[in-house]
Amino acid sequence: MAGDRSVIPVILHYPDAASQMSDLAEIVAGDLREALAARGRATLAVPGGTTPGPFLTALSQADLDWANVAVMLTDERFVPESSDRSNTALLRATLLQGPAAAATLLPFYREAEAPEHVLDEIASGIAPHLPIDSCVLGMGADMHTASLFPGADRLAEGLDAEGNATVLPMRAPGAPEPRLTLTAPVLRAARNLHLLIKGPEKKAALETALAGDDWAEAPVRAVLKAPAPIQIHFSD
Ligand SMILES: O=C(O)[C@H](O)[C@@H](O)[C@H](O)[C@H](O)COP(=O)(O)O
Repeated sequence: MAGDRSVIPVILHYPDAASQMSDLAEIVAGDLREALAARGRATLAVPGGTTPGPFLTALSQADLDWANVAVMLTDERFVPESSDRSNTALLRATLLQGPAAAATLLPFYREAEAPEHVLDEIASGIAPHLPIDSCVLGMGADMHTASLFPGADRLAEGLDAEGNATVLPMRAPGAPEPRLTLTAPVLRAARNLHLLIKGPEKKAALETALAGDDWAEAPVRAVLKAPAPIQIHFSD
């Protein structure tokens, strides 16, 4: 996909992971305050995985009207909360603590045989809270973001800029279990977009992603040139 080359991402390089995580928490809290001031409510989307824990913990302490904030994941592994791979469990242990415990968590998992069986329920829970006011994304070294993986079975649908789906099931060679993911149009419509990455492998992946236009090869490209320019938060 080409056509939006003029949009320039903002790259913020932090001296260490501690300042990266705490500064991002302040920036995201600012996004949410702005939304609360403008509309009385705010929607936050955050990633799971191994990187965002300290950011989520820092954000949980922000002084804001959490009772009017809806929180969702950008994507979830299709596993129950008892699994150590559950992103929902990560959110409960990090973000949904202290002041932020007053926020409303929008479910991204329901017990069922397959994600297809609970898709409509999850999508209707999310719909009233779109667009997202502040969306933080992670990225894999394979240049996936959310669960938009290169080679995933429904990637074309997930990347379809004109598509109506907000959430889709996704199965991919790089993902050990089925996933549910927000789609590219939902991510791209976020009022504020952030990408949180650490380390040389992801730096190299980001450089590759920034150098090309094919979304299917590097799905993170769908958000690198979104209408609201993404902020990329990087530390070594
Ligand atoms: O559930 C997940 O795995 C994600 O939300 C995913 O998109 C993640 O952000 C990247 O895979 C980076 O993961 P790490 O932070 O573990 O490297």
